[in-house]
Amino acid sequence: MLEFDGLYKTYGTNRVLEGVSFTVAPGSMFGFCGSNGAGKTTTMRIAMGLLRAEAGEVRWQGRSLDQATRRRIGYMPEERGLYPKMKVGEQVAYFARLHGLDRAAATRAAGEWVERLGLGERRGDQVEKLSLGNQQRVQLAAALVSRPEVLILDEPFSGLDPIGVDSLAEALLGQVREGVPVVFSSHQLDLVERLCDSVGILARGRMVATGSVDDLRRREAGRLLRVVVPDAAPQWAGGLPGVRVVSEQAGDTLLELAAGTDDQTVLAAALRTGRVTHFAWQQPTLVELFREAVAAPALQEVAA
Ligand SMILES: Nc1ncnc2c1ncn2[C@@H]1O[C@H](COP(=O)(O)OP(=O)(O)OP(=O)(O)O)[C@@H](O)[C@H]1O
Repeated sequence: MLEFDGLYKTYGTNRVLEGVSFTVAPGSMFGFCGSNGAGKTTTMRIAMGLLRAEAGEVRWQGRSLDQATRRRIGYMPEERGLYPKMKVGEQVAYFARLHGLDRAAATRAAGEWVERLGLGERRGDQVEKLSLGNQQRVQLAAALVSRPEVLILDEPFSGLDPIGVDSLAEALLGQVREGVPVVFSSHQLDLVERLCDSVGILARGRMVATGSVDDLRRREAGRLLRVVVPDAAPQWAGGLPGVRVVSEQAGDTLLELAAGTDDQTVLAAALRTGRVTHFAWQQPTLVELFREAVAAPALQEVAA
């Protein structure tokens, strides 16, 4: 297990992390979400020993991370750390050597990852000549080339075109299949929803929601009801007790029901206003869950 356990971090008077805890199982992908400035980069930097937490620790296989263990972690920093004048192949091989591979193994592994990430034709080009998205791929190759035991990636998908997203996703899923725990931060919640076994949402210095997307959905299940009554009178649901109108457009209404509100009462009211063509619970998207979790003051923990 990769365990982030009770991390606290303050910058001056700004309390950024107030007991951040989550775990990532081997062979699983964890999507680390949170608003701008929530503290995701800070958390990852603490894991990599680039920042010191005031309290808490990060463990891999039960042991607190030290510099030797960190050499076995593939890390993609937010600020990207490439040498602009180096050639792509050399750059990736350089990172492999930093992680302890000998020259021949480093060259071989670099060639393989450059190819797998679609950079084969750019192998001999200087890094600075590459587009931002391609530099991102080089950075990822640098994180993967030493066959890391753990991957910690800070916004690896930002700036990639759809082909780049697919090749990165495929590479990460390949790592997961080999048993590597992968943590990545992202604002692209559709990707997180598609790729991750579990997600964590960071807000107000804590993880306000953790679990699989399905777990999080189940928490919210039975709350959002979509009712379509094409000829409905405007605001037909407005006065119903325990019902909040989330949106209403041309007879297509999204309602949030308070706990204990009977959906059949809502159905009866809908039938009174016209012919009901759709009446179903709505599955919240990760974006909706995110909005809810970031807005809600209460701590919402779901077992992973
Ligand atoms: N070196 C620093 N000195 C002072 N404050 C900092 C420093 N680094 C980060 N912060 C503050 O810590 C908070 C968390 O920043 P962090 O970069 O960890 O957030 P993030 O979740 O990664 O954000 P984003 O999604 O925008 O990348 C922010 O309020 C930021 O301004």
